[in-house]
Formats: sequence, structure tokens, C-alpha cells
Amino acid sequence: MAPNLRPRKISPFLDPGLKTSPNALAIVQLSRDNFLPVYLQEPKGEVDGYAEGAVINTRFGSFPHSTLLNVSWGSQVRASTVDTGSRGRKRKRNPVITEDVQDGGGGADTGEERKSVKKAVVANSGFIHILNPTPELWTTSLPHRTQVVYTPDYSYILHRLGARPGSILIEAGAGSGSFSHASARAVYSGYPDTDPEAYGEDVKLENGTKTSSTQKKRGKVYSFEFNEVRYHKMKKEITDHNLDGIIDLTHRDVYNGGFLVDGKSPEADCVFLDLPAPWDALPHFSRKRPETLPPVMTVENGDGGKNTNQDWISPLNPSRSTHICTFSPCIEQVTRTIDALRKHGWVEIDMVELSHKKINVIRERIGMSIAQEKGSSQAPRDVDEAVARLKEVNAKAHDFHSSGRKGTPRATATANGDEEMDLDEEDELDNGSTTQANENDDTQLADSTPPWLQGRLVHRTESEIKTHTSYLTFAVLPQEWSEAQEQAALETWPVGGKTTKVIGSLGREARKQEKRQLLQGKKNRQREKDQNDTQKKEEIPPV
Ligand SMILES: C[S@@+](CC[C@H](N)C(=O)[O-])C[C@H]1O[C@@H](n2cnc3c(N)ncnc32)[C@H](O)[C@@H]1O
Repeated sequence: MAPNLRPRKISPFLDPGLKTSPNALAIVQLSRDNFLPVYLQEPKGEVDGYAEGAVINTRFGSFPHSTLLNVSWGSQVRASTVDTGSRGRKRKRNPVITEDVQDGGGGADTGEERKSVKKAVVANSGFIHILNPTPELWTTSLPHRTQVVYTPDYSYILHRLGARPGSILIEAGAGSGSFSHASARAVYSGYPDTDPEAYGEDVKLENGTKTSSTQKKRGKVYSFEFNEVRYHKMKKEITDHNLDGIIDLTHRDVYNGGFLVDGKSPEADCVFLDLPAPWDALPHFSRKRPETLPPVMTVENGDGGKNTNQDWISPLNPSRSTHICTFSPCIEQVTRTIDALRKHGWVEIDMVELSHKKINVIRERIGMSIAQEKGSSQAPRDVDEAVARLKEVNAKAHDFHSSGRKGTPRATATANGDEEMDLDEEDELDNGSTTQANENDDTQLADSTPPWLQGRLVHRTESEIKTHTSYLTFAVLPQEWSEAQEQAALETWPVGGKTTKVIGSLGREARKQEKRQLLQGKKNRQREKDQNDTQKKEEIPPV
């Protein structure tokens, strides 16, 4: 029998490939901060009255899915002129079907597919960019079911938790899945049902032999959510995003049910709690049965069964220290959490609040000859340019008055690009005058320098700090350390005895002890000397 290597579709969050593909999630970027998640569909026939198949309608134009498929991630895609065909008529004829396909981009199958699909025709204006899904883009575009953890917070949290490929992370509650997606990417080190040999599973080969176990650990997120509606929505998203096996979602109230899965310990290396009362969940993370729980407590395990805590199973990895982060919006929750953390033996407790600002990096084009457009500023570049422009305007005013005309002179542009004087309303002295000539200057500049290199590179921070999201409380629960482990460590790394002393290798206590001994030796020598001196004095006979 061949090794149990099942081909599987890797989540686009983990490996998006080079191009968009049918039925996969893609993120449509409409403008800088406006993203739309879409499951792209192969055009099979008319959808919602559109002859081109499923269509995304935006204020930047219409985009049939067919134009977004099999293109490289990051591509700019032009809008199309779509054929709405029999859309209006069909709605009247069959309102039930129309309901199903309200969302032109959602792609519900109407069952009224036409065999032929109309080819999309490029429109005159409008475009979008098609981006591969990432946890960051998902956070900004996901359907919000709750408050979510945003990128600045979760990137810091995952770093402090030490989440890395192969880590086991417990998360509660799952909410809208923003943190779940980011943590899944952080811990991912392969799917459970692929490459079992590398992950220490017994693999039967064709000749019937078994490979040896390598005991490599696969990263996984054990996520818990007690709201049933959110649980089901999140479960579907995990499957749609091919994250089954990377995120293991359980429907449970963790305050009562704890964190075991099917009665077994996830052996977590790190924990993230985004719950209203994290202190109620903390007793479940004890390494030994906590005293705060009654001696025997039967708890529902969320899978229809019950666990008793008589034989305490800790959900934590026994061979490593566990890192925790709790996410609470108010300081009262933080102090209560810290109380509970201390009570349950957590150490290195600290609290952090992130206040982030975006830094916009842009090329700023300044000068009187710059056309008015985004990122440009029509101000004199320097004093010379300002003086030259004033001289130009004065000369034109002089010419105008000497010609005997009345009114206020205004610089306008002729078709050939030269400026000439014109009459205008008295009060309208043109000082901006975006002229054809100026645009020509700019075109010349643009000809010689690529647009992305024009202007001065500047960065500006946002003036406002983003409003408070939450306080992050971190702590560590040390690994349990037995006498036998201490003995084994001493044998591997002997301390004291005949070992050679290395400068700087002594601990604080040892250094103190060494100083005390030196001091004592000095005192002893001084005492001996004093005694000798006294003796000598006594031996000298009086004169
Ligand atoms: C603020 S949301 C979490 C958002 C999530 N971290 C994200 O980034 O999308 C808090 C979630 O905790 C869940 N929750 C509250 N108490 C719970 C409990 N005792 N057990 C499990 N989940 C709980 C709520 O249903 C809610 O969905």
C-alpha cells in the first residue's frame, strides 16, 4: 500500500499559488482601504440575468468573474461593459429565482444557466486589483460577527506568544475568526493528513513495513466558540478556506467545559483568550488539579460527553513553559485577570497597550509647473521659482496695461500651449493658472523620469493615533520541574566541583559567597598578624 499521502488543496492563506483559480477566495481591492472578498466562479452560463456569468458590481464598474480568473495575483483588471440581457424581465417572471441570485458576485447557481456565456467587453473606465488572501486582508474585509483583533495587535501578540511553525495554540473565543486566520498561518507546518512520515505517524509502505516515527510536531490552532451561530459560520469558513486540520474549532463554553478536545490534551504551547471573563477560564490551564476547583468536578466536554477532573489532564504541553495573552478592553478586567494569573502560578506578568499610527510614504511633487493632480502641490519649489513667476506675471500685466485694455489680466492657455493675456472679471486675479504650457513642462519631466521616481520621497504619519482597542496582558506558566529532571540537568551541565571557572559564569549568589570568603581570609590573616605582633611585644624585655 502506498504511503497515505492524500493530495489536498492548500489554503490560499498558506500558499495562494501564482494565479487566481475557480472556487478559490480572492480579495478585490476597490480603493486603498476598501477590500471585497469574493469566491471566483467559472462562467457556466447566465447568472442573475448577466450573460457573462457571475458579475461583481462596484462603483468602479462591473467585473465579470471570467475577467478575474487565471490572472496573476496583484493584477489590475479593467471594468467590463456587461450585458444585463433579460435581467429585468426575468425578475418579474420568476421572483423566487431572483432572490437566490441577488448577489451578482455571490454566484448562487440559478438552475437557469444558459449554455453559452457572453465574452466580457472591456469598458472605457474603471479598474480594480485582484489580491491573494492574507490574514491581514481578511481582517479588513471579513464579515464582522463580533469585535475583531486587528493586525497591529495580533502581530505583536503572536510574536510575544512565540507562535511559530509547529506550535500548538489555544484560542477562545473564535468570534469572527480574525485572530484564528493569523495564528493558523503562524503555526502552520503541514496538514495533518499529508506527509505523515515527516510527522511521526506510522506509515505503511507497499511491502507492509512501517517507517519509524520521527516525532515532529505539526502546528495547530485549537479554537473554542460558544455562540452557536458564530460557531457554524466559522466552521464553514474554515472549510471554504481549506483550513480544516489547521484550525480545530469546538463549540463550547470554555468557562465550564475547559480546553480538552475529545477528552485529550491539545498540549498547547501558547494560549490567547479574547473572552469577557478570562479569569474564569484560567483554572483550566493548571498543570495540576487546581485547588479552586472541587476535588471531583464533572464537566461537559462540549462533544456531548462529560469529563471528570479526578484524573486531571492539563491542556498544556508538559515539557515547555506556556505563554498566555488575554485581550481585554477595560482596566478592571486586566486587574482581575492579573489577580487570577498570580493565584494560578503565572509569572512574568505584564500589560501592553498598542497605539499605532500609519505612516504614508508618498512621492510629493512640488512646483509651479506641476499639473494639479493627486500627490502634487502647486507651490513654488524655491525662492528663485517664486521670483521668476512673479516677474512673468508682472511683465504680462505691464504689456496688458500698455496696450490700453481694461479689466484684470489673466493668463490663459492657447491651443499651442503659449500663455496669452485675456480679460476677466475684475476680482478674479488668476494665481493658480494650470496652463497647457505647465502641463507640457510636466510632460517633459515625465518623459525623462519614470513616474514612480518623480518628486521628493516623503513620509507622513497619521495625525491621529488609532483609538484604544484593548489591553494585552502577557504571562508565562513555567514548566513543571521535578527532582529527577534537576538531577539529569546537573549531570549534563555540572555546576561547581572540579569544573573550571569561567569569568562571568558565576551567578549573583556565588559571586557574593566568593567575596565573603575573600574577606574572611583577609580578616583571618590580619588577626594572625596582630597576634604575632602582640607576642613579639611581650617577648621584648623591658629596658
Ligand atoms: C470579541 S469576540 C472574539 C473575536 C476574535 N478574537 C476575532 O479576532 O475575530 C469574543 C468571542 O468570545 C465568545 N465567548 C464568550 N464567552 C465564551 C465562553 N465562555 N466560551 C467560549 N466562547 C466565548 C463570544 O461568543 C465571542 O464570539
